[in-house]
Amino acid sequence: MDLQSPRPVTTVRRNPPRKAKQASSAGALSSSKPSNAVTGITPFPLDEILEPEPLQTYPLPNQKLHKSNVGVSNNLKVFLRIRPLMCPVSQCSNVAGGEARAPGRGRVSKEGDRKNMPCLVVNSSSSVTLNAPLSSLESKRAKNEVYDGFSHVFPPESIQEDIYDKVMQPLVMDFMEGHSSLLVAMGPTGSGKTYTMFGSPQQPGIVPLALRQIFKQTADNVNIQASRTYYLSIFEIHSERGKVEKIFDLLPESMPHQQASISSLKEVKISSVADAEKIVAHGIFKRSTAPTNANNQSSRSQCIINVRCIRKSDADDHSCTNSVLTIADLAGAERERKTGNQGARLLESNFINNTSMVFGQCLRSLLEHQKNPKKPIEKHFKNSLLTRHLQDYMEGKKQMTLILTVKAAQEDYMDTSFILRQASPYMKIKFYLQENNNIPCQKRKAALFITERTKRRKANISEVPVINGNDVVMDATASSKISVKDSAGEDICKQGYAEFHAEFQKIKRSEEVMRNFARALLSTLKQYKDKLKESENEVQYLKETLRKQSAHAKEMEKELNETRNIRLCVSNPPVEECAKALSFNPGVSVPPIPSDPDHIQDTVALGDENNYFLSQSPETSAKIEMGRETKALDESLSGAKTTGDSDEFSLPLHPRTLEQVDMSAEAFSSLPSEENVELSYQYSDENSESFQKLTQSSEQVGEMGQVVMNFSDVASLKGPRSNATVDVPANVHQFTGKTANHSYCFTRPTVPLEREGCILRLPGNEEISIMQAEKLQEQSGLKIALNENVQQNTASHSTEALKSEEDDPSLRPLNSQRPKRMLLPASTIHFKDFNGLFMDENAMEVKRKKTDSVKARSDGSISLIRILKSNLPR
Ligand SMILES: Nc1ncnc2c1ncn2[C@@H]1O[C@H](COP(=O)(O)OP(=O)(O)OP(=O)(O)O)[C@@H](O)[C@H]1O
Repeated sequence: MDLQSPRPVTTVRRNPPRKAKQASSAGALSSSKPSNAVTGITPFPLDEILEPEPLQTYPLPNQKLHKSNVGVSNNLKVFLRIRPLMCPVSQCSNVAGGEARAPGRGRVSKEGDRKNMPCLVVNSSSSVTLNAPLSSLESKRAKNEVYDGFSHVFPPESIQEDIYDKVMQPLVMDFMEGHSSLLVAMGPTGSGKTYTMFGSPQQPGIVPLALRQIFKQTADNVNIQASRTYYLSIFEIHSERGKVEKIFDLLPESMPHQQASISSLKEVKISSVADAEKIVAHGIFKRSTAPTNANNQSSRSQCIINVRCIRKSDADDHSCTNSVLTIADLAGAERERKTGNQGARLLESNFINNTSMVFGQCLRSLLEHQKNPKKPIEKHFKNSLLTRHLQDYMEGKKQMTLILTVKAAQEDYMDTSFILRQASPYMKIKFYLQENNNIPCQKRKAALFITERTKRRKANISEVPVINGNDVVMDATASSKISVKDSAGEDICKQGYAEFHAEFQKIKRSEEVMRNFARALLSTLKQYKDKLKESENEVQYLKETLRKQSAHAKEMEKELNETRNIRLCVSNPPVEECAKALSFNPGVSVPPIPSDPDHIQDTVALGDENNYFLSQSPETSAKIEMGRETKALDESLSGAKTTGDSDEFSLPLHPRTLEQVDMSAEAFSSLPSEENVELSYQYSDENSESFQKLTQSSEQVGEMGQVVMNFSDVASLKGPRSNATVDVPANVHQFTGKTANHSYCFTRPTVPLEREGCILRLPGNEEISIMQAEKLQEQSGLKIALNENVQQNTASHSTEALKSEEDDPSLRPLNSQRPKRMLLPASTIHFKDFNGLFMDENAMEVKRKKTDSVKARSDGSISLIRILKSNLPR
């Protein structure tokens, strides 16, 4: 295959650079708030609640904190160092920030050199591209991958000082400030972990360079020199033949062990760089190594170096702080095929890989826990001595840095890919740097101290720490009592104080969160309560309005029903009424009444043809009976007025008579019984010329013909309403009444009269139909008036009407319920004003001559004429 041919570009991006977040989680919450959120209520301040003022750290009396890191959450730093290739091609490989050199270029021409072709290309100081071998690409078993987000990528040309400056120096600074830190070198076997950590005499690695800086800083400052003591421990965790793993101390046996921090681990005090380097060199020498196919001097154990600094307080000789700088050189992951290990070496290989796996599991669990705090951190650290020793780091309590070492040759593609894939997610792990002065042995002492203090507290010893504002102040007397100095000069009391202080800060923060939450909840609830009140008031108002509306609607409905009843009565009058009316009213027909109920009250049209007799008698002075009280209407009627044509409207004119209207029913029933009723009614009368006030015109005789009626208020009575019965003249058409709170209107049903079939019985027992009378009147041009002796044959008409009603259902009233009004018998109509039939004979003669086609008179009409003639005044 042609090496020059371009590779297929299939690149997978891992850990792409993070983009700035547009909005915080709280912002996202608020933006996704429901659309039906109540207006006027502020969104719940989740961000404020969850992010109270940043956790404050309270420096110990003599402790200066590294302000740049303390209290700030830092991502786990992951550095990548690419070991140079041994072949000359490595000399030509790209450098940081430079262009990736196309594989196959340069002096590679032989098939044997292909394995040394670089598979890793540096894109930038934080990104690399891992190119899969051509065979894998072609078979689509692998893709080119871009790994991004490294704290720094060290190209093959990088020297030890570069690594130290970027990787180790910040940790050393933190260490000198009193913070514990861990640096772990990870990578496949032979990738240069040990070289990076320890280097060579010519190229010293991170450990010697760190020791030099520590002692240099100490030597430069007299105060530091006087107050600090350094201890060094170096040991390896090894598993012989893959069995139980053990800790082997790598300190020189000749040196006196100063302190046993944990069982089987010893420390030696170091006071100079030379001492320290000698111990480290001895440890490296003692470390178990073995040649493999991948590395001539392959490490077979995990090597750990601890440098501990004890710093005495400036103010108090008995107090001190601890910080530990830990450097771990892990044994490289090995693949059996590559190392060619067998037997014991293979078992060691399994142990090494297992430890690397547990280490990875711990970090993954930590990462998952940080992504989802509900997910607990798995206790993977218990599965190996290494992770158990580094438990605080595995749980994210202390600061840690990783340096990955890889080989960039094609043949190392699998190892490189494995370590990059494994370690690249670790970049997302966060560490929250806190004051850190407790190593495991101190913890135990602090625990002892706390137990002891609890016992003493139970014994009522006044040593309870006093919470003063944001700080914790120990009772001075109590402090002096419990200040116990251990053999190494550590002040256990101070350690306990630090422990307690850290706990106190935690509790304080959660308390602050809860307080914020309660405050926000209260405020939101108040807002909702106000809104609820407003809504309730609104509902109340609407209910009230609805109630009024429904009452009004009921009233309207009642009025409508009444109006309908009236209409029905008009269209289907009771037979008795017809009969009664016919007995005195021979020529009235009722015109249709407008369907609009409003109109019914105001206007009723009267047909042009309506001819009727008008009678007016003294009895038309109506009486209004209200309970026991009876009042003559005459007084009230005296105020009646005629308004001429201005308010004119037409009404069917009925003979004036007394009618009783039961006021307790109908329109008055809805009135409060005890309420005073001011009653007034309207009446109608004939044309203005003949109209007289009722009280004054009792002797007047109305004229026949079309009448334009006027109305006005004629009565106004006040009194309690109780079984009110009103006797009113028949021409009173409408009652209106009002009380303090109500007004009402009662319209009298009009009485339809029919002409057909009505027979008038004349004096001398002669009968004449209305039609005949009309015709006679029309032909003769005489005005006809009936006197009171005129009787009618109502029986026959009533029988006929009843029969017709039975036969024809349409004639029956639609509402079976009759209106509660009582008409007096027709006999009460006063015909005494009708003195007889007046016939103008001359006019009749003229008329007879003019109309040749006049029909022959019937016997009835002849006899009527005879009677009339006999009655003519002499
Ligand atoms: N950056 C480098 N420059 C020059 N030589 C290096 C570099 N890195 C590693 N080497 C050399 O590579 C060889 C293997 O390195 P080293 O022993 O440090 O690998 P390792 O990762 O520790 O392997 P193991 O895990 O098997 O112990 C050593 O001879 C070392 O000198």
